[in-house]
Amino acid sequence: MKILSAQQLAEADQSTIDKNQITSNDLMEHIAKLIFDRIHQRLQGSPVPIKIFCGIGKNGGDGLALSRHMIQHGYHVTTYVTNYSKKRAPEFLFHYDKIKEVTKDWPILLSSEKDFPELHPQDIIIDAIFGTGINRPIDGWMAQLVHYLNKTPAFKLAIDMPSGLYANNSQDIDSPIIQAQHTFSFETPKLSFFLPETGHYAGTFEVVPIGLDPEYMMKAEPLAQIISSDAAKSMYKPRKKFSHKGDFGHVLTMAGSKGKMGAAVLATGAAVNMGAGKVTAYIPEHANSILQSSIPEVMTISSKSKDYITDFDHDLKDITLCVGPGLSTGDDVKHAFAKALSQQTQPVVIDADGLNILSDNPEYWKMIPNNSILTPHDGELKQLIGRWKDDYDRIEKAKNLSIDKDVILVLKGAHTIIISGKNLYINDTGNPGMATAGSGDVLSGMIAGLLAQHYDSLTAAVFGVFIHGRAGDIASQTYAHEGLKASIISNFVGAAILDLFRPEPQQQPQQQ
Ligand SMILES: NC(=O)C1=CN([C@@H]2O[C@H](COP(=O)(O)OP(=O)(O)OC[C@H]3O[C@@H](n4cnc5c(N)ncnc54)[C@H](O)[C@@H]3O)[C@@H](O)[C@H]2O)[C@@H](O)CC1
Ligand SMILES: [K+]
Repeated sequence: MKILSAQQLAEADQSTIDKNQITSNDLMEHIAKLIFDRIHQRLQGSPVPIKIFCGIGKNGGDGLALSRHMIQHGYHVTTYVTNYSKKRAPEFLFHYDKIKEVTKDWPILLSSEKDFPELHPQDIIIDAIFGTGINRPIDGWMAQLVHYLNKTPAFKLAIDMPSGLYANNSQDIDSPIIQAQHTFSFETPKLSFFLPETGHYAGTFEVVPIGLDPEYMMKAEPLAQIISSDAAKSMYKPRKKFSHKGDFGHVLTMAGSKGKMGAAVLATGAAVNMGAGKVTAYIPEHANSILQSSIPEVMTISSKSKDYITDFDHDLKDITLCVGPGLSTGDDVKHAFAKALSQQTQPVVIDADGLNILSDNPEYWKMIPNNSILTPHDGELKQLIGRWKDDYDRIEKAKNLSIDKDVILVLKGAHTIIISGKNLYINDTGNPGMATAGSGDVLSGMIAGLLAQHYDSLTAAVFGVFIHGRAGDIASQTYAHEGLKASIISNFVGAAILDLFRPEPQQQPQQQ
């Protein structure tokens, strides 16, 4: 699914209006009905007090049209208008006027703090103050209103966006922003919903398809794409009946050091679980029995040194290298790392200490084959690209690195972002239980397993990240977030692949 900018969404609105020969008011009416249906389906006519706060732009128009539908269906609605300027949008005025068709109670105008209504924990607050039109921080008494609404424990539902949040631009995150529990986002989610500094403001969010011009949507160059289950399914390569292990490649994991042999076990095991035909672990000598007894499917070769990988003298032809988990960063290790890389001509996966070595020795960059995949967490990323100002700056800097070095970056996080040049892919699988030691080692082994099976680099990164998250989601249904650990995520890779082909659950019929 594409993520578009606020400006593109406004263009898509206009294109929809033009092509369908409807008015902006008609489109708003259509959207309000869609939103009403979703709320009505949940509330089923409950007499709960509903307080709708409307701005004076089009987001406010959405709020007013929704308010009218709710009043018409007997809900206990009070409508407030934030009367902070005379510049009211025509759509706002149209729907403001229409409210009188269903009630004698004119919306209550708020013009200062003394007008703020009393709120109760059992209220439902609907935020239709600002949407994608926000272009500066909310200030004055409107800022006090946002703080006032945020203070109440009442459930807050945002229309299109939580007011104050920018859809896709840098902003001062100390400025007032509604903290919603749930957001109905029109047509696509917004980029800010997926970023660590701002994502929480939207709460859980639900994309409401509002029927925007399909031609515009198809042609629009997205800011980013969410990896959907359908997209992941289309990436999967089914196996042919007469295939043999040679068809599925050979991964060499170069990983582990004293006290961190587990990282080697996890990355290596994940390459096996992801389906690589053969997997060899290149490890410190002392890790040999650990690897052999933990994963019988794996072959091992050991470094001359007992506790560290300090040398490299192997032929890497037709082998996919996954280097870094638990490797450590000493001088000898670093030379072994460089020697392995210097032999490689096909894409490699570099993680953890491999990335640390690379940041400390930028001269190694020239040895990295094009389309290699780097999987940094934020600490490792900071060493690679320097400090960032905010989430958008982080993405820009990472894009520049990806373009400059011709590599794919996997920025790990709650929503892992895969960056390939200027293209962004955002993952929507996974859960906080996966924030656990070794989870990243598993991911790098999985991606190497896919590369070995001839997935191209971008697909290996995108599909690997999706399956990793889905494996964690399925496993968490048995182990809870707390009980999830890296080896369990790895063991659920097969379940995550099967899940791609599970029939979609039947939609519940909509209540009228
Ligand atoms: N026909 C259309 O164009 C449609 C618009 N839609 C709605 O329209 C919204 C966007 O509407 P608008 O562009 O009118 O913008 P908003 O309703 O988000 O904001 C209203 C206006 O407030 C002003 N403003 C921005 N920041 C401010 C601040 N900090 N303090 C005070 N004033 C500020 C701006 O001039 C802005 O145009 C979407 O989020 C969506 O809810 C949807 O109904 C879809 C159809
Ligand atoms: K809003």
